[in-house]
Formats: sequence, structure tokens, C-alpha cells
Amino acid sequence: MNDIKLLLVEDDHGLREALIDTLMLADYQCVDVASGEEAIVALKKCSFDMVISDVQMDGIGGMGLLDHLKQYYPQIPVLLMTAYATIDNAVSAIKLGAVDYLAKPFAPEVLLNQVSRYLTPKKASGDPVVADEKSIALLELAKRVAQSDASVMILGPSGSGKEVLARYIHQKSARVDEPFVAINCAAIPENMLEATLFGYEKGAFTGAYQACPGKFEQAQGGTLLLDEISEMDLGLQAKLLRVLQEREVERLGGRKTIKLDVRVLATSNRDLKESIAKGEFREDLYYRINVFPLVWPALSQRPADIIPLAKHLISKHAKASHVTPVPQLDDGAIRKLLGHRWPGNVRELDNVIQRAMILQRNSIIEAGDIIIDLYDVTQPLDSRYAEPSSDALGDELKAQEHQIILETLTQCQGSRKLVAEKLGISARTLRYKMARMRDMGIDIPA
Ligand SMILES: Nc1ncnc2c1ncn2[C@@H]1O[C@H](COP(=O)(O)OP(=O)(O)OP(=O)(O)O)[C@@H](O)[C@H]1O
Repeated sequence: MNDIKLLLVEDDHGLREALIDTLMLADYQCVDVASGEEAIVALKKCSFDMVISDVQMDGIGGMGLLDHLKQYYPQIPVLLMTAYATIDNAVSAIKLGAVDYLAKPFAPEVLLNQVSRYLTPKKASGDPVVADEKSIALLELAKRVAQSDASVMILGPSGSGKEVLARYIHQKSARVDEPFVAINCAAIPENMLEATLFGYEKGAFTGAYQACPGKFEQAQGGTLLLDEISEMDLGLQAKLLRVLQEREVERLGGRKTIKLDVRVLATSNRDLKESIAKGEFREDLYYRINVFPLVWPALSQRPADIIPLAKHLISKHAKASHVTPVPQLDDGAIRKLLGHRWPGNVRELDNVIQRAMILQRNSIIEAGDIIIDLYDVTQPLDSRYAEPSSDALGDELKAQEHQIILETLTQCQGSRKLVAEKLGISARTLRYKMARMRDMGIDIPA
């Protein structure tokens, strides 16, 4: 999940849930509230990068909230949502300081495009932490590749740090002062990916009340990361190939071609050769992007990274929540961290560290504070990068996991967001697991 935090204000419960799902699947961190008053309370508790608010709500409503934001938080961009009939209000809202408005009903890609358009990219999050020989060599190679303009394919299992490496390549390249734009091809529903990538003109489809540039245009002069490229359907792969070959893009519903100067990086946690053999990934696209392949191995295959990464994550979380002094790992905790297989890689380590930070006392993290999550044991590891499969985990554990997900869904009345939070997994992992369950014929409540 990225570091961008959004505050969503919407009094319609069903719509709020749907919007939260869309935003969380696109990797945003979200807090949702049902009124302007609740939003003001939330703003006091933590800082947000953007506020997305309905206009018509009881109490102070969206306009009252906008007023408050302009007075006390003028740096936060505000995106308003309004029914079509009240567009005039929205236009005056823009005059009052909202960055833009969305006329309901709108397609999710319109929301995602607008959100990404007005967010100031976060500062570089620092170089990847590496200590293992394999990782040091990989980083060295990445630095050299960064100097060229070659397309790079970053492979490795889920949570291994592929996006971190992609950002590093951008930071070490001549394009460093230009935009770095990332799009997660798995997180955006298939029918919206095209509009998100290539942009659209006004009227191209329902909800396209105004033209919007796509990710390629937003990345102009810089780098575009196509995260989980193998999740793109074949039709779109063909269109992407054309854009890459011709170095120009045409917005949906548009007739003008726009010349592109964009370096493309892509990631995948699949064995792409296998996807090609199965007819799921185009071979020509593979060769176009895979000019330089880089592979982040599973964390278990670079064990010397585990403790430096754990220490880095402890400092990061301590800083974010103003915990001083920074907690230290004792020997028992170190042994426990080194003894685990980390099927969820660095993301799993991050979850475990976050839990340990809550449990620790007197600034010492002990073995008992290291709670390894059994749900993560069946994390979707690609066969090629996975450790030899552990049969012991077997079907029973999978069945238990399915049961837990179903029960939690019922407890949370179907809210994907709450389920992901409760189980300590990302919304994307939950979506992946539910998709697998559906493939197996398991009925998942809507
Ligand atoms: N070497 C590293 N140094 C610092 N942080 C790291 C490193 N590797 C991974 N992380 C952290 O671990 C988390 C997962 O990393 P990232 O999102 O890059 O993985 P990924 O391989 O792209 O995952 P996915 O395939 O699921 O998208 C992030 O929070 C990232 O900041």
C-alpha cells in the first residue's frame, strides 16, 4: 500500500463502501466518515493528503467542510462529489477552492484519475535496504540500468520489493526531476484500465464529464511503472504494445495523437514465460518490455536482508508514530525472525513488525512480540520464485483460511476494507484470495 492517505466524506453508506473499495484496491490508505462534522474530528487526529467529499449532507455539508478546510488546512486538496443536477454548486465550489468536482454517477476510473491528478507525489522514500550479497549485486545492477533509457522488467514474488526497486531506478536515472507515475494493473478493474492508462476526452463514456489525461501523459518526460503488468487482458496488451512501439498515445474518444517521452518499467510476480506458453501474455510485448530483466528473489533466499530490513521498518514506524526511543530487537526476537520462511516477503515482515511495535514494552522487542501470521502462509507465491512447496501446510490450512475469510466477511457485513484490516492483509491480497476462492467454486457473499 502506498503512503497516500485520503479522507472520504459521504453520507450514503453503500456508495461510501463502493468508493472505499475502489480507492483501497488502487492502494490508497483511506479513512471514511459520514458527515462534515466527523471529517473535522478525523482531520484533528491525523494528516491527510486529500479530502474527497460529498456536497449534499446534513449539518455543515460539503460546502461547510470546504470552508473549514480552506481556513485551517489550505494545503489539502479537496475534491467534491455532487449530483449532476447541482453542478452549478460544484462550479462555484471550485471558485471557493475545491480542486475539482465529480458529477455523480461517475465510473471508478474517473475517481482514480482525479485523485491521482491532484496529489503531490511523496518525496522519495529512500534507497532500498540491502545487506545480502544477492541484493547488493541487484541494486548495483539496477543503478547501472537506471542510467540507460531501456525498459526494465522487475520480477519477483509478491511483497519482495519490486515497486521499491522501480522507484530506485527512477531516482538514479536522468529523469529524476520528472514525474514517476505508477499504475497497478491488478488493482484497476479491466474495463477501466484502458481509460486510466491512455486518458479520455469529454463524453467518451458515462461519467466522463470532462477530459482527463491518462497515466502515460501524466508521466511525460519521466517514468511510468506498470505494476503487475501480467494482469492486463490480451486486448489491452495489444494496445499497449502499439503505444510503446509508436511512442504516441490517443485518448479514448479523441482523435489527436500525443507524442510520448516516457520510460516504461513493469513488474510481475508471475513466470511470464509460462504465461506466454498459456497464451495469457503476448510474446512481442514481453520482448518489448523485458529489455532488461531484474529479479528480486524471495526474502528467504536473501536471509542477510531480514534483520536490516526489520530494523529499518522499526525505525520507520517509530518515526511515523513518534515513538522514542526506537525499540530494539533482542536475541530471541532476532532468532525468531531469522527462523521464519516469510512467504509474504517484506510486506509480511512489515506486518509482523507493526504488530511487534504495539506489543513491545520498555523499547525492547522480544520473541513473544513477534507474532507470525498463519494467514500469510498461503500467500500467492509464484511457483518459479517460491520456496520448495511446503506440503505440510496442505489443504487443511487453506480450508481454514477460507473459513476465516468467510466468517470475517459475515462479521464485517461484507466490508472488504474492514476484513482486510481485521486480518492484517492488504486489500489487494484479500481480493486475490477471494478471486482464488471464487475460482474454486466457493460462494462469496456480495
Ligand atoms: N529493500 C527494501 N527496503 C525497504 N523497504 C522495502 C524493501 N523491500 C520492500 N520494502 C517494503 O515492503 C513493502 C512491499 O514492497 P513492494 O510494494 O515494493 O513489493 P512488491 O514486490 O512490489 O509487491 P507486489 O508484487 O505485491 O506489488 C513496501 O512497504 C516496501 O516499502
